[in-house]
Amino acid sequence: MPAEPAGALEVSDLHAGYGRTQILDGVSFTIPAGGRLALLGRNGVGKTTTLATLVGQTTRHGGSIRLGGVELGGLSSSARAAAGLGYVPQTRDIFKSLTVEENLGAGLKGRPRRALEEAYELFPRLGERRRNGGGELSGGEQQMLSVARALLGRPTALLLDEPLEGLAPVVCDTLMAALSRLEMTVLLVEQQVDRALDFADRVVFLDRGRVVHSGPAGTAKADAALLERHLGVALAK
Ligand SMILES: Nc1ncnc2c1ncn2[C@@H]1O[C@H](COP(=O)(O)OP(=O)(O)OP(=O)(O)O)[C@@H](O)[C@H]1O
Repeated sequence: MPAEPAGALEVSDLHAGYGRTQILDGVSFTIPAGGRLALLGRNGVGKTTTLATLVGQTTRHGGSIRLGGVELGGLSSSARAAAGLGYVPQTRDIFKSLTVEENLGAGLKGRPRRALEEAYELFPRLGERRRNGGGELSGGEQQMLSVARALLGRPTALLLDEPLEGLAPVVCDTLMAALSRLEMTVLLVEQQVDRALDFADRVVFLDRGRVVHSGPAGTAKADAALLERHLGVALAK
């Protein structure tokens, strides 16, 4: 039996990239079960590659990925999902030709159809649009659908890649409020640094495929010099 609680995510000395090209150069971080980590950094430093590596969509050259004490590194993407890893990619991979309800059905993974109500409780807007095609949804609704579908698989850890991209501020508020109600481990990549740091309890900054800082999110948010150094931005006060 694994000694770690379900949802504890331990990433250790991860080296990975695309084919022979190495992008991640020894990335390590730990998220305790139920913890929330923001993974931040400038464009192109390897944030998306980190998430893609955790779900098995890149070439891993070395290092380990443990979820609830179980090593995922050698498993297929679908086996990692079955082990509890949920993933909402930047591309919002919904089926545009299927209805909202059909899209959600694809996330049930054998659970009874009544479980769909969980999605409609989290995002009432999806309930109102359950008969609409995925391609008819606004950007915000598509993102809600993508998140809701991942959650229906009952992951113990959820990986979110820039969920707020392209969304109006009021839609960002709705989505972040829903995410804040989740009780699971969350790894969040997000360009809206202030929102990410408000959501997370800890933060890791990446630069050129390496972890260059990790610490409490609240401390980072108050440290303008740190943010400037690792992101090249100063948060508006
Ligand atoms: N499919 C791919 N094949 C080869 N190289 C890739 C591929 N995807 C990304 N890269 C390269 O990997 C590096 C890291 O990219 P990645 O998308 O992980 O960065 P990121 O930190 O998520 O950036 P952004 O904030 O712009 O999304 C970049 O140099 C990028 O060009």
